[in-house]
Amino acid sequence: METSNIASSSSSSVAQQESFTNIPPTASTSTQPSQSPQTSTTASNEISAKKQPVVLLCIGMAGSGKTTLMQRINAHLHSIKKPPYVINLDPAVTQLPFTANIDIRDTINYKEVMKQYVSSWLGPNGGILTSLNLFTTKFDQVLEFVAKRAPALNHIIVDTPGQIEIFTWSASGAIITDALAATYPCVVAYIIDTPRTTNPATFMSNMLYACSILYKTKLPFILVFNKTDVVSHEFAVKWMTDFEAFQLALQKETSFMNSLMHSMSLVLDEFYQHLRVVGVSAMTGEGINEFFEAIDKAVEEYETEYKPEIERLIREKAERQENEKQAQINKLMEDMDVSGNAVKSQNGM
Ligand SMILES: Nc1nc2c(ncn2[C@@H]2O[C@H](COP(=O)(O)OP(=O)(O)OP(=O)(O)O)[C@@H](O)[C@H]2O)c(=O)[nH]1
Repeated sequence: METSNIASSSSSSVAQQESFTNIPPTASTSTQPSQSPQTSTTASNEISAKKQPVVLLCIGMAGSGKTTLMQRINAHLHSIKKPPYVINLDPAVTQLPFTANIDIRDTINYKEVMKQYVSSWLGPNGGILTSLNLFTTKFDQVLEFVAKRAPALNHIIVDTPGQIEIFTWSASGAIITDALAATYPCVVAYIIDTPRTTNPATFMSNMLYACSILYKTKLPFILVFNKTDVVSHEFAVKWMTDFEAFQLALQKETSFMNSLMHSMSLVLDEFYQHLRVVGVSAMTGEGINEFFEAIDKAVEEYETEYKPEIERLIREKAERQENEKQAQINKLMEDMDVSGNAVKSQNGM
């Protein structure tokens, strides 16, 4: 496996790249990570009381503008002298317009992974997923790098693979998300290609997807309508706040799916209550201040609502592990006792 140091030539700002143990594609017999990195250390099992940087997970369909928005966020934070820590988790991206502190491509060559796992018949998506799985096996190292830098940081921004399901529906995605959220306030920015969402059916499909990610990640969520320089996101805000307006738009559709869409829109009405919505143009920078205001509010929400729940889950998990450990010790003691008695009786004692 190659260890390439792919630094972007067009970077507007230079971040210090971390280098860590190479991960060969044959690093593990199973490429499916099974345990969250934070479960192996007790230190990160508690969410630190001191102020931590915000982790912003940029998730969205291919082409929605994740990378361009990352570049915009990066440039904005540099301009206010608060450079972020940048993590790229997309092994297949060909060019990044910014330099990442941690770049999955520095340790994993996904084309090489596809070749080496040829017996598994990996296609491009299988290659990306396997690359992410391999990277996740070393995510504890990433956490260590981040922890060292954390005191001087305000934001950690994370770009995810274009094939959205590879991050949102994989064990690796869940492990990475949980590991970060266990230590830092974590916010999901779900990026939507606004011009491609003006059709009510497409809009609703996108909202249903967002809904599934919200319930999967259980993290504060911002709906980011991108590309507002092409189409304003006002229609979306209207549809989300005015049920009748969306119903009216749906009526114009003459699909046999209308009644299903009508029922689904009722469900989504509840989901909209849990969201923050912003319109941005990653291209022009329009709406970027509102975006950062939404992040601040999402962090407050994380502190008051999400953090106690995450801490409760961590405590429960620790208790469960402790109970299991105790049960194993008890079982061992019993076995030793039984064999001890057995040995004694054999010796006529
Ligand atoms: N007009 C306009 N175009 C944009 C904007 N943001 C991104 N784009 C364009 O949309 C296309 C996709 O942008 P990317 O940033 O590569 O999108 P992505 O979500 O990272 O794409 P994947 O890596 O394939 O998932 C590019 O041609 C961008 O120039 C925007 O705010 N306005």
